[in-house]
Amino acid sequence: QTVDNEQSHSTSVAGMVQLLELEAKLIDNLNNYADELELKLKVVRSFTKQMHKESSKAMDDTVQYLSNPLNAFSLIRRMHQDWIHWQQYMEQPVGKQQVNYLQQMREQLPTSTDLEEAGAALHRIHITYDITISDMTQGLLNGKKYNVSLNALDSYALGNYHYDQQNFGYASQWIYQAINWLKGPHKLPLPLELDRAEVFHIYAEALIKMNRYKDAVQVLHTATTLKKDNLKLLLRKSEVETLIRTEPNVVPKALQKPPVLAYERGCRGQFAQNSRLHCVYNSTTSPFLRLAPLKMELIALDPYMVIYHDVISPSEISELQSLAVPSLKRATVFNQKSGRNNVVKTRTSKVTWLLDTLNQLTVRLNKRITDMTGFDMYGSEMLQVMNYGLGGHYDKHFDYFNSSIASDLTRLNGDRIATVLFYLTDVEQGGATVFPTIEKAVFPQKGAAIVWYNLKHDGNGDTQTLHAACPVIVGSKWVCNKWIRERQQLFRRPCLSSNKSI
Ligand SMILES: O=C(O)CCC(=O)C(=O)O
Ligand SMILES: [Fe+2]
Repeated sequence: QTVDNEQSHSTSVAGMVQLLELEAKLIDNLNNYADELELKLKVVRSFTKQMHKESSKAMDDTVQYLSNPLNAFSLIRRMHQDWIHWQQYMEQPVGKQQVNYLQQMREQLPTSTDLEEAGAALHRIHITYDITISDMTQGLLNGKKYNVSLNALDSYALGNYHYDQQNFGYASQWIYQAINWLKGPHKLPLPLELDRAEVFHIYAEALIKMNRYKDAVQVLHTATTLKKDNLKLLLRKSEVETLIRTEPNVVPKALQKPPVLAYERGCRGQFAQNSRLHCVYNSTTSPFLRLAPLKMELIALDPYMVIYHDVISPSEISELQSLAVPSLKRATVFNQKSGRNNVVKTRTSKVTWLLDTLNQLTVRLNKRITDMTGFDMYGSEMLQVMNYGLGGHYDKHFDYFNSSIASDLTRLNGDRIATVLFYLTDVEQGGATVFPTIEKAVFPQKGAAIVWYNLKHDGNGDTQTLHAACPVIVGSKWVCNKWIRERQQLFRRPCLSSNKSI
């Protein structure tokens, strides 16, 4: 459970920029530490070099050296005074300041919750797009090769994440990747080194959970050669050998692959393509459009859904982003049971709300939404600007509430009759908005917006509007949406039947 003061680092790319900046400072700090070490090293080396010379001169003929009163005096003095100073110098801590700085910055570093969320996000990408773990490790994402790869520490952390989640199949695959990396040419810096026997041990434990006893014995055998005479490992090995004898018919658990969901097919771009036959210039939704028609593409009639192309300009987009960045917060979802907004795993992004009257831009955008939809914005929700992060997504949901427990706003202004979703960015890979029931998927195109009706003519929620934001694979996805409320539209879209009262 994410608590309020958690920063949820991974849930927005814009938010993670701060982490990179902090990392740059930490690298500088460690470099300063190295400078301090170097300084001390220089002081010591120059002295030992000089003394080496003196001492070898003396050793050539010790008696002659000591016969000189100056040498004799100097030796006595040095031996009495100098070595104590050297001891004191050696005892002085190096880089105290840098150590303190690092200590101070620790509270700004990602927490174990952040790491868990990041692990869950990578897993979401793996499952939704069916990318193999080995491809992921090598930076091959959805058929595209990136110049990035995961090292043993990354893979091992993911293995441990899945182990904690009791997903032993995935745990074993990730730890296998870590072991593979360790066999290769790269090395980890000394303080980060992994205890190899321990890595093999956890790998074996994951295999045991998968009933792969024979494989586990081999892995444990390797572990015992790495840590000789380790009782724990030897004991575990003999326990598994006993298991093989006592349970000879145990079948290894297969890695189960659940059936592919409609939602996943949509995310992968496997729904039938929308035919481009339905592109028109809309000049009728509002009087304004007669002067400035918008490029409109029909996606579906039931529920009614259209895309407008080039409906928000690049400069408007960058202004929206600048307005949003300072106040982005982890997005929440309204809980119909408790009547409260909660942080949930099913919606990972950061969001901010912009008052309709904030500035000229927000006023203009709200007018434009009226032009696009014919709806009156009075009583609707504020513009919402969102940025997704690592594997950022919004699981299947309806935008309408349709529930007995309603927020004050819903009681006053009615349900969400329509949604307008502006795409402020392209997304390099992933991040589509999918409607699995009607098998429609819309991939983000910078400057476009989709509009759909959430409610049927009788005012009840249309279950066909079920939709989701697919996990982003590569990119920083920005959207801006407007949830339009029902009450003010009384004369613009009258209810056809009166079985729902608002
Ligand atoms: O970001 C998307 O593609 C969809 C967002 C969405 O469904 C929502 O915010 O309600
Ligand atoms: Fe939605």
